[in-house]
Amino acid sequence: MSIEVQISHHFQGFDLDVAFHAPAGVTALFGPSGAGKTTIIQSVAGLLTPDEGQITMSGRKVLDRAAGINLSPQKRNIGYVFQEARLFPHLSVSRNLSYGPKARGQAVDHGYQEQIVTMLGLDHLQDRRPQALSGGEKQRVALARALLAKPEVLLLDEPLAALDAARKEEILPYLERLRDHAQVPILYVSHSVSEVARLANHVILLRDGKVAKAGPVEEVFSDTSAAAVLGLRESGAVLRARVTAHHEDGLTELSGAGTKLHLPHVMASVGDDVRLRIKASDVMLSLNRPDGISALNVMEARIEDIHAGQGPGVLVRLACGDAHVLARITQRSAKTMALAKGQTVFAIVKSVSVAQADVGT
Ligand SMILES: Nc1ncnc2c1ncn2[C@@H]1O[C@H](COP(=O)(O)OP(=O)(O)OP(=O)(O)O)[C@@H](O)[C@H]1O
Repeated sequence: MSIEVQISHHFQGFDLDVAFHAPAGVTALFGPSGAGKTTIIQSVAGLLTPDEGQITMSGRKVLDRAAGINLSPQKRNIGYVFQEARLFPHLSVSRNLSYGPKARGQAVDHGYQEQIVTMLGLDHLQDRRPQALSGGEKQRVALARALLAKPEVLLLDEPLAALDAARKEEILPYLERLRDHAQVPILYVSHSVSEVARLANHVILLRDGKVAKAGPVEEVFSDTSAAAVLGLRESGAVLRARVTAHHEDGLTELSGAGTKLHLPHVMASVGDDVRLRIKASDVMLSLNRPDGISALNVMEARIEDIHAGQGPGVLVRLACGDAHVLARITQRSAKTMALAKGQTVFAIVKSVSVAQADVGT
């Protein structure tokens, strides 16, 4: 399943003009307030009719302005999860889940329901009413309810925005499972760089109603010019690594970025592949392989790009093995070190600077 979007729309003072493709998995729509994320989501859902364009879901045209096709929201078969779960307060979890199919006059597919309930860890919550659930649990029920309609596309509009950090952390592994097993394109709107880094397969960076950059998360997050949209403080690369050992001193050893990495305990088994986000501001550069330092991660790297902004900093894009890492250093250091494209340097990352929330599957 996949979705193709090519739409333009005019509001007074704002022009949206975007085209993108979203395959199964999570495609994040990311951009500052007013960039056009909601306008896109609403156009896909059929709640807003864009002035021009086409939207195709798994080969089925749900919108084609030139051909006069504009399917109603009901006919588009879309799952929509908002910031608030919007569950029926007087019904138990299991009745909230079976309500949709019953209201549509469909038989409840018990096998499928069980599969979804297990995937989202709802087995033990079936008899509870929504007021006895945490915010994260409510969102898991909302996700299950949306999936039970067997949607062709799932729209998640800031689904974690109303949750505190602990509840967010609790629900992220379920969203990772959903991403990897649901076989459905998920358009995910979020303002959180860490959430996008953790969940997205693809990222569409939006700015002023246009696509500023689009591609696989590793590519977009390691692009120095994308940092302005992501925010300099938050910018940093996403890379893949494989867990190779858990040590008794609490560190996990991984193989990635062309070397061995050590991080605080990673919740994954030996042999598992994980993704990590390393913030650009946590990376230090050295011209020589450092010796006698406390930082445990030293990656040999080739400079691919040096991007100066308006402030005193520069972003340096590095190739480390088959991964990319970004380093944010001062222009002064870049000048003193005479950094140049193609040069070999060593990127240094403290183990403890990579938070557990920045490591996912
Ligand atoms: N119904 C409307 N009438 C007029 N202008 C609108 C309407 N809806 C949105 N806009 C404008 O279109 C632009 C894009 O809005 P949109 O809500 O799509 O952005 P967004 O990226 O979702 O923002 P946010 O992150 O704040 O939700 C904004 O300038 C907004 O003011």
